[in-house]
Amino acid sequence: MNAPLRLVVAGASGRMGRMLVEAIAAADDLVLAGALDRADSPALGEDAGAAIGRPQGVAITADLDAALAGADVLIDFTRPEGTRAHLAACARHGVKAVIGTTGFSAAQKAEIAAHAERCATVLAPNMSVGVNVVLKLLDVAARALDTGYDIEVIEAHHRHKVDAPSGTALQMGEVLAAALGRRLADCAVYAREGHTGERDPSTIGFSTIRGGDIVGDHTVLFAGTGERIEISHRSGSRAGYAQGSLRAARFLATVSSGLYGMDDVLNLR
Ligand SMILES: NC(=O)C1=CN([C@@H]2O[C@H](COP(=O)(O)OP(=O)(O)OC[C@H]3O[C@@H](n4cnc5c(N)ncnc54)[C@H](OP(=O)(O)O)[C@@H]3O)[C@@H](O)[C@H]2O)C=CC1
Ligand SMILES: O=C(O)C1=N[C@H](C(=O)O)C[C@H](O)C1
Repeated sequence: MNAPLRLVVAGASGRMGRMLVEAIAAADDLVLAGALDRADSPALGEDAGAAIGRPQGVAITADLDAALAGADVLIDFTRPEGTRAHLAACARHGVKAVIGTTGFSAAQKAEIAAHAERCATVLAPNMSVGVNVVLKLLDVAARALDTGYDIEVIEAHHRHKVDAPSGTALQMGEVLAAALGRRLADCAVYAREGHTGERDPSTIGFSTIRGGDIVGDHTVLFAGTGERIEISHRSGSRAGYAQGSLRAARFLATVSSGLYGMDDVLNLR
């Protein structure tokens, strides 16, 4: 049997971090080698499993070099500025990375791509199998409904989410625009207010809802004349994101460099 993959979770006390610590503890082929949080986090020094009632013998730290020494893969669910610092440390230690964080600028995405040329990285705004299958369905639907259908992406998330539209909604927009031979930057409409004029049929609209504890809902509406098609995904828990992240970490064990998406991990290309 191979030695277990040594994983470090960044953002260990966050919503996704806690879910990942739990999922790693339940997997025979993985071990939690480190748990990172911000230098001012009240969770520093606590056992990474304390919040889920399953101590792991790994204390949460802000010391990137200590946490990453000897690790195989970092799993990052933090904020873009945190991810940048974590990747710099990954480069020093030759540690591969699974990045679930969203809200990157185009320049930050380019930095991640450059990093991945040396150190294999999976970057995906949504790790769930279901959403990644939906992305394939959207490609098929957009090609078939390329005229006469107005396309709107509607997403809903919990009140704590800080970026909008969600990374998933933006990736859906990219898939739809590519299928239609458009550039999302040229055709996206992110807000409407006041006298907007009639809808331009070449646009892709986005609507964002924030409230309560909604884990993550995404719907793409193709509105035609006399009919509407809706393709929806709803997450009822964060477990699917965690399991997808672990699949991405196992995938990284098979490659040495390059930037990958969940379509590579799930063999959906
Ligand atoms: N790809 C996917 O499948 C999914 C992606 N996400 C994305 O993952 C990210 C995290 O989501 P979620 O777990 O809900 O968020 P939380 O706010 O619950 O957790 C974020 C964690 O990262 C820490 N953190 C924040 N800023 C930094 C920083 N600059 N450096 C280091 N650590 C930092 C936080 O610490 P503190 O609390 O002290 O600020 C916290 O521990 C978001 O971008 C979200 O959109 C979420 C779910 C699924
Ligand atoms: O912040 C979240 O919670 C989520 N973020 C990701 C996104 O921005 O798409 C994935 C999922 O929808 C949950």
